[in-house]
Order: sequence, then structure tokens, then C-alpha cells
Amino acid sequence: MSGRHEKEKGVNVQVLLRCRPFSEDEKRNCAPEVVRCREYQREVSVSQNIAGKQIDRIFTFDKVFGPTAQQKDLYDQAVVPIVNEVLEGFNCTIFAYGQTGTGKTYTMEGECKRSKV
Ligand SMILES: Nc1ncnc2c1ncn2[C@@H]1O[C@H](COP(=O)(O)OP(=O)(O)OP(=O)(O)O)[C@@H](O)[C@H]1O
Repeated sequence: MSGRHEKEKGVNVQVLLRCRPFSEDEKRNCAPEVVRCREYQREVSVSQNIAGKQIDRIFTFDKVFGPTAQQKDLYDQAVVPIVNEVLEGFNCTIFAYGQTGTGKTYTMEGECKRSKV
């Protein structure tokens, strides 16, 4: 199991961004892609068109997970280091924050697969 990078140790709060893929509804309705992830640069660009004016903003995070990221990627890269710190005796918290429908529950709990009885 890998620990956190040396330079990340001692940093008490980290903010990670995960952008979920389009839902079937969003694809069907040709929803515009407002958020673009640049995982390697650890940034997202957000594009808005307000009154015909294109406004792009860039936001930087400690880590960015784009729409193709899997649960295991998040677990391995973001959760395992925290679990290791808990095992070393530190108190740690992970919480998900975001607009409704953006994937907080999915990220924290995974897909809910009900078995047929
Ligand atoms: N990374 C993902 N890959 C595939 N589907 C996803 C992903 N993230 C979220 N979804 C799907 O998007 C929908 C909304 O996700 P979810 O319920 O986790 O959002 P939420 O942020 O917890 O919403 P709320 O705040 O309303 O509870 C669900 O149908 C979920 O299965």
C-alpha cells in the first residue's frame, strides 16, 4: 500500500474534485459540457455563456478525477492514504460536498446493486 507523497504529508486539508459522466438523460438532451477536467494539471475549466459572452474560469484542486475515473481509482489514490493514517492512530474525515445529483452518494457508497430474491 502506498502512503501519501512526502510533500502532501503535513497538509491537513485536501480538496479533490470528481466530475461524473453524463447521465443517459443528459446525453439524450445533448446537455452542454460545462465542466472540463484536466487531470494531469489538477484543474477544471468551467465555461459559461452569459448574454452571449463566453466566460471561462479555471479552478485548481489537490487532485482531479474526470468522468472516466472508477471507484477503485478514487479509493486507491484518495482513500487508502487516509485509511493508513487512521491505522497509524490519526483522526481523519472524508466528506463529499456538491450540488444535488453530482455523485456524492455514488462516490462514497458505490453503485447500489439490489440482488433479486
Ligand atoms: N461516477 C459516476 N459514474 C456513473 N454514474 C454516476 C457517477 N456518479 C454519479 N452517478 C449517477 O448519477 C446519479 C446522481 O448521483 P448521486 O445520487 O450519487 O448524487 P448526489 O450528489 O448524492 O445527489 P443528492 O445530493 O441529490 O443526494 C445517480 O444515478 C448515480 O448513479
